[in-house]
Amino acid sequence: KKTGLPILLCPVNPGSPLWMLSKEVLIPIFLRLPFGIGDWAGRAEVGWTFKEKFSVHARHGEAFIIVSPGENEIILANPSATDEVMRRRNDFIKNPALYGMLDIYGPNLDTVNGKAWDRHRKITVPPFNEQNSALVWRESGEQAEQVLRIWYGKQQVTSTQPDVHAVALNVLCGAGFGMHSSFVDARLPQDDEASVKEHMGYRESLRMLLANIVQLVILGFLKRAGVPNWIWLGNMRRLSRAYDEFKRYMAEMMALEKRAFEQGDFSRHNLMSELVRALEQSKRVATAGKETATTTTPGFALGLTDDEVYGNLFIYNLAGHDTTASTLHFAITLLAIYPEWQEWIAKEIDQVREAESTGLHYYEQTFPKLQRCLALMYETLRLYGPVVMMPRYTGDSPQRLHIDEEEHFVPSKTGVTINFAALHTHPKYWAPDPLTFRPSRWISPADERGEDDVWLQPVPGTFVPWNMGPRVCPGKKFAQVEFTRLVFGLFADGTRVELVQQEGETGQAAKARVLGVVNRAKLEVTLKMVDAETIALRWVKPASSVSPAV
Ligand code: HEM
Repeated sequence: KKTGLPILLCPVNPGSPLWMLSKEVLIPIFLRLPFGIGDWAGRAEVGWTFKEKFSVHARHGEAFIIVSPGENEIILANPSATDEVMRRRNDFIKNPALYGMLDIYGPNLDTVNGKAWDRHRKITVPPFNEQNSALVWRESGEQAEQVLRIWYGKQQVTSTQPDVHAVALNVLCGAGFGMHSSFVDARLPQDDEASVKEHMGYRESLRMLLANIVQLVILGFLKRAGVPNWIWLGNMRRLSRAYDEFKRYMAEMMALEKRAFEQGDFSRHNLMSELVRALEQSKRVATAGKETATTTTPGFALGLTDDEVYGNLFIYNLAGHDTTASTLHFAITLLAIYPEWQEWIAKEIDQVREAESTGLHYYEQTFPKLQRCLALMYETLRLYGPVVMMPRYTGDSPQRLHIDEEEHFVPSKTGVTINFAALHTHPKYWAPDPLTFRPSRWISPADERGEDDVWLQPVPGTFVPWNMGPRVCPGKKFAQVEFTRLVFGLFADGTRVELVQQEGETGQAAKARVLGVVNRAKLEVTLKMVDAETIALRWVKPASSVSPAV
């Protein structure tokens, strides 16, 4: 009550294991109860904000508090309060109990707070610079060419989701870790059971880890506590193998980088090389003190411990490909539903290509010209961004928070969650059509006087897919360059993507069906379409075009 905010009651603790195990069955039952008495159930699972968008705030205001037998949680869809929470990173921290679950191989940039965060950020973020963006551009260009060849060769493509994930992982490995791989040879044949049994592979082990994140949290915890492998049965045994194999791959990549380092190749400035340097630094500290380096070792201000290196490699693997891949997957599907937006981006792509007589498209010159491709990304992120809510926590100290002109008391041990999905569809800021997918809203066309196109500047705090303030996503530019380069490659020279209709289905019915799949997306680490393989796409090109131009 002291917060002065409207109170919404929730009779269960959304974080309790019992509720987590039974919610799939129980939520639909509660939601069918009369007079809205079971409405609370719609807000009792992670990711609920995607479905509700601004609707709960329309009834209860831009800020309200959900009071449950677990910890209470303030839900915010107020732009200036969002800005304040994001800026005050030491007052509104990441809840160690929640984010600690992502310490699967060890603490990392995404999960730590305070001084440890400064250290992780200082080491892992510098490689994501303009030089790196040029590399992202080149890697993405190659991947676009290769995946398009495969898609063209098929009557219909039902594997868009795993394919774009493969593409994004390859771009990350190439530009982030210095490990170039082609889409084709790195692709694991999904039906080749024998090879899967014998050797899980980098991609398959990562896919398996991400698809079983809840079990993985428990497994990672027990493994780090020293529980032996023979104890696991069934799916947990396979997951345990994926856990070990993925760690082995990370170690191999580190070893390769270390060898290059020892052979005097100091020209490498990717994430992997920075992590190798950080590990060396911590070893030097340890040797000087004749002890194992730990975060409490005196002088340990620059390095990372072994666990922290693996923790960061894992989180960058996860955050660095799953997010961009999901965004691209939604964008391609939405373009297939709304071909008019394909024509819109294709006009820009054709113009940019025609203007360059050499046929070579370098990052520095071409990326800034692809405003419509970037607008496509922004609009996809606004409505279908991979992160739909952002939890913060007051920890041991109560805080004061301004919501517009009013100051509110926020007790200790209270969650403060920024509702991205609501902010991104707030009717006051996205009028007149907050729920409509309309990429052109991001660009006002040049006026008759020949002024340049004007990029929309949303009110601060109303468009935050990459977060804002000190903990803004370090991969923001990486993702933008990757997305635009892939789209630039995929929709060149008249290439288009179409929905494949089911037998007896009209074009309109196919659109409605696929839009249904898009809007039933769920949070599985990031926002993902469930049953994505039911969507069949066909890639077509004009008969005159010989091979895909990228
Ligand atoms: C469309 C693509 C992406 C979106 C929408 C996105 C979104 C976000 C968001 C919302 C956060 C804040 C998370 C939090 O505070 O809990 C974040 C953090 C982070 N992202 Fe991204 N991200 C994207 C791509 C990437 C890429 C490509 C990388 C790496 C190459 C990356 C690495 C990270 C890391 C390491 C953090 C933690 C930063 C910190 O806490 O200081 N992300 N991202």
